[in-house]
Order: sequence, then structure tokens, then C-alpha cells
Amino acid sequence: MSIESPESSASGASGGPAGAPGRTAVVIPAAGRGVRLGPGTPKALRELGGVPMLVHAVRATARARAVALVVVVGPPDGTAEVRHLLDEHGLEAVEVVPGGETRQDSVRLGLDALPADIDAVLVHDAARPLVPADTVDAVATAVREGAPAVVPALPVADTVKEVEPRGDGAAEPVTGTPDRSRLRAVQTPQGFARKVLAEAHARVAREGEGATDDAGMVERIGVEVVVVPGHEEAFKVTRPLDLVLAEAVLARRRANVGY
Ligand SMILES: Nc1ccn([C@@H]2O[C@H](COP(=O)(O)OP(=O)(O)OP(=O)(O)O)[C@@H](O)[C@H]2O)c(=O)n1
Ligand SMILES: C[C@](O)(CO)[C@H](O)COP(=O)(O)O
Repeated sequence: MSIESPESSASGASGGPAGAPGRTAVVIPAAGRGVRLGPGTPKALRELGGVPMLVHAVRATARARAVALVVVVGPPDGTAEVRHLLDEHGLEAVEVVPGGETRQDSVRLGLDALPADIDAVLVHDAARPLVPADTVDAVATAVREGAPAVVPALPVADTVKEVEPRGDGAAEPVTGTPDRSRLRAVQTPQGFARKVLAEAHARVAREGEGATDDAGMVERIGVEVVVVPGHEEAFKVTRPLDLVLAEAVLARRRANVGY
């Protein structure tokens, strides 16, 4: 869809899971503080190449052909600021709702705000501003073709150890080395049949458990999650060095294609 054009934002019919009629929405949780990035403006509103990370993330997902609607979940005390910022960037068609204490709460609040005819949902971190449109398309297509849950992921480059965590700063004993060939680092957008994601969120909330990603919740209700190729540029801006990398990637894109 072209989220910046009112005419096309009214269409966006995408076909839903298993080819059923319906539309695909993107929910963008953007209510985090960005503690690991350091003090200052909430992470989603920090600028990358002079444009807020959230605006990059909205544009990156809205570029996907299947996407009919984008809902941003903003900081509970900052939705007016987010609304203003999106309007300033010509993104009036994007909806904004207040988020919650955790990412999981924010995603659930975004899901609750979706209209009834949405039957497929992509959940994308505002903190992954440079996801390529092809990655978004690959996830959306897999869901539309019938997969109930889809995640983009990359093979892990480092060797990963399991440890016995120690809170006291003492050296942590290693308890195992998982077979790296079976590990994947998971990104967003993660795509779901709406019913599946809603059921997973309801169950996890009821049982009082937490999960660091949406697919993890879906796994717990026994629904298969499949992986499509992720992309190196879909990395999450988490720590200060990630911001340096993101600026460099964006500068290279702008130099190459006038992005
Ligand atoms: N209560 C929360 C917490 C996180 N998020 C969003 O979830 C995504 C996950 O990225 P993450 O790096 O965990 O963001 P923060 O929680 O902001 O980071 P930190 O843990 O460093 O504070 C971000 O887009 C963030 O805004 C959210 O919508 N609501
Ligand atoms: C959803 C996610 O981006 C997938 O890698 C990740 O799990 C978010 O984790 P965070 O601890 O909220 O950064």
C-alpha cells in the first residue's frame, strides 16, 4: 500500500490466510523506552538520518503490497506526540493507540484496535527501522498463502553457550553448547493469522507468562511456526553501536539509490 496516499490506503485488499478474503494489518509496537540505548528521547522517536526510527519502520512495512492498514502502539503518555510526528511525515492514515508496560502488552493493545475484516497481522518492532520491503513481503505472502505463523530469521554467527546465570557478578558456569546449525536469530515482522495470534496472546496473558516474541506465544499454544529468510539490515537497534550501524546502512542506501 502507499500509506502516504489517502486514495490507495482505502484499498489494500490483500487476501487473508489460505487465500480467504480479508485484509492484512501491521501492528508496530513503539511504546518502549529504549533503556539499553541510553537516556533520552524514547527509542522509537530517535532520529536516523534526520527521520524518526518509527517513521522509517512505518514506511518500510507500508511499502509491502499486502499491507492495508498500519497501527502504531505508542508510549501511553506520548500518543499525541506520536500522532503529531506521523502527521508531520505525511502518515495521517496510520492509526495510533496507547501501549502498555511490556512489549507483549503493547502488541495485545494493538491487536485489540484492529477492525473486524483484518484476518492477517504482521507485528514489527519500531526498533527495526531498516527492514527491507522484500522481507516484509516474504512474511506477508507466507501468511496469506496459509501459514498460521511466520518469522524471518538468520543463521547465528557466534557460537552460543547456555550458562547458569549469576546475579552477583561472579563468573557464570557454562552448562551447554547448543548445536549452532539448528539455531536461528529471529527478527520482525512476524506474521500470523489473526485468530492464532489473538488466541496466543489471550492464553499467555491468562496464564501470566511472558515471552520475548509473538511467535514464542504461538508455539506455546501448539501451532507450528515456520521460518523464512531474514535480512541483515532488519537488525534491531538495541544498543548505541546499533545506532552507528543503522546510520551507516542508511547513508549507503541513500548514496546508492536516493532512498
Ligand atoms: N512496553 C513496551 C516495550 C517495548 N515496546 C516496543 O517493542 C519493540 C522491541 O524492541 P526493544 O529493543 O525491546 O525496545 P525497548 O523495550 O524500548 O528497549 P529496552 O528493553 O532497551 O528498554 C520496540 O519497538 C519497543 O518500542 C513496546 O511497544 N512497549
Ligand atoms: C521480537 C524480537 O525483536 C525478535 O527478535 C525480540 O524478541 C524483542 O526482544 P526485546 O527484548 O523486546 O528486544
